[in-house]
Amino acid sequence: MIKRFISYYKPHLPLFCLDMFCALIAALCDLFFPTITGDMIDKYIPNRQLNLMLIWGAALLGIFILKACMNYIVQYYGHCVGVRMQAAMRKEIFSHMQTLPFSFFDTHKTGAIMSRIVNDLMEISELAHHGPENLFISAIMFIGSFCILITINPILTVCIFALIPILLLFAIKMRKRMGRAFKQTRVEIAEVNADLENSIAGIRVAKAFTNASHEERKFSKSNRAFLKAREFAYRTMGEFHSGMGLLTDILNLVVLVGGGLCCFYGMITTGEFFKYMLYINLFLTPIRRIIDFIEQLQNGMSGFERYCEIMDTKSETESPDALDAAHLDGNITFDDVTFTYEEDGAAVLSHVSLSVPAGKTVAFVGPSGSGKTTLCHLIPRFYEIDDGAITIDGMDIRSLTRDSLRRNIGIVQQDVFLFTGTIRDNIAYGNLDASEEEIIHAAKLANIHDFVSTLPDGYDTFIGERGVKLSGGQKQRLSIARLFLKNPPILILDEATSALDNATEQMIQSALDTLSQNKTTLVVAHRLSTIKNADLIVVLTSNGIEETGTHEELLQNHGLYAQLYESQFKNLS
Ligand SMILES: Nc1ncnc2c1ncn2[C@@H]1O[C@H](COP(=O)(O)OP(=O)(O)OP(=O)(O)O)[C@@H](O)[C@H]1O
Repeated sequence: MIKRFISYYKPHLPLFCLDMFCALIAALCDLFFPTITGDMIDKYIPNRQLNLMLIWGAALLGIFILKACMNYIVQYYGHCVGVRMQAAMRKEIFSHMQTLPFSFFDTHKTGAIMSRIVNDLMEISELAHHGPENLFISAIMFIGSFCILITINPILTVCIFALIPILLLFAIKMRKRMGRAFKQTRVEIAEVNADLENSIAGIRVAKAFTNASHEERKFSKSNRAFLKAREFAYRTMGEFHSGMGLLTDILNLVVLVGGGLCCFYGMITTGEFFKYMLYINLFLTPIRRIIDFIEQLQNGMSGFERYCEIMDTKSETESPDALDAAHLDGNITFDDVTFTYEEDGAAVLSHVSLSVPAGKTVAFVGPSGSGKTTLCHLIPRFYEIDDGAITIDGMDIRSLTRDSLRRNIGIVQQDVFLFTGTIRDNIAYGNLDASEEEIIHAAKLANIHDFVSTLPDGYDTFIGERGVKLSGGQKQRLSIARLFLKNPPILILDEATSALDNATEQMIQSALDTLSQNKTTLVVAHRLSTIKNADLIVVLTSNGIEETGTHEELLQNHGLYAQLYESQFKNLS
């Protein structure tokens, strides 16, 4: 894991080296002050050497200014390395997410994913910057002060260093405990974010059901769990800090008493005693820095582990010799297709065989949950089939690149997703290079242009988050307009008109009729009146395809379709 983490420094190596170099100089600057102080007490003051006092004073001022400059570079460029690594990782994880299969998003909560991308990467950035710097400066100060301390009084220095393993043992033991505690806080904050995202996205439903207090209870559960995890993590941190504090204080005490005794018996001068005390503090600084480093390491590494979990999730793989299908005619065949959503789960589609000729309209009807939507989602390879084959124009869809396959397919769903932005942005999503005229033409074909013209800001109207400022029918027509721009040869209309009133339905139906001209169209419908003119109607049940035929043929069959049609007709009359 550490090796993998280090590899992210590579592109920022020059800046990182500058940061480390400046940190080294800043650390070395600190080593002068105790020596000069000792010399002042032992030599310059007793010998009344005013000149040397002033010279060394001026030299110290120079050293302090140099240290300030070095610290500025460390603070500024060091943090730059951290945030640049963070930005690169964020870009990488975002790009990787675009390649993850639908099943990943079916099983992971949006808020939890966002938590990984935002919170975890922030901690990683802190570790990336402060971690190596703390470790490096500590090493320099540790070695530097040790070398000086040993020249002042070797016996006392060896005694003090003998206490270091106790400090290290304590730190390592506590580190593991803190690591587990901080990892748990990451898991819990991801839950808080997931609950937040869910509640905010569903705020209208919550209000409609007057379930605000239920939402609060739900949220406070994850909030409490996070609080508990955080409190436990702080407890381990408190134990660690106070334990380390006590041990370093004891170390100070040993130096004070031991050094005082050495001074008392004339083994060292008063100036050397002062110098020794100051160097011991310099020597304790790296220990404090290492404590900070351990904390950053816990936070950063638990974040990095979670980052790697997503990065290691397998992307949608493409066969190396996959073809780029520039334009498909749209002859679709299902050949003995079996599909299951989850491993060891029940098959949603079992041994389904079906042929859809290019340019024809095929409608799928049947009971809820029989797999109509699933069947349509297999064509653009949103999910991979377990058995059998789906071909388009005689080519197995697995032999085509997903991008080229999906470029040839357009989907209109009942539950339209629009992006936060303007009407123009959302229509242009169908073809990012479309001109203004093409956008307006698509809007006219989708029967939405007249409505847009009545708006004060026209195509620049901001439609709110997910198009919240538009009606269901307007959203639907916008989604159709973007398909006019995309103009794919294969269309999937998944209950596109089922939730609309008659007038809107007619407006959308006429737009869809125009859109589906000369295209292979697969329609999933509950209202059978909308699919009477389909070239083929497929009745799907949980047992597979129950019957196929035209509207008239199926009515004459007196099978499931006829029953469904009669029941809907009775309900209407
Ligand atoms: N992403 C998913 N993960 C797991 N199971 C799923 C998923 N999507 C659908 N299912 C299951 O697959 C079955 C078929 O669902 P599908 O949406 O294809 O049915 P449908 O015929 O389109 O239903 P409806 O007419 O109600 O829209 C259902 O039992 C459903 O619970």
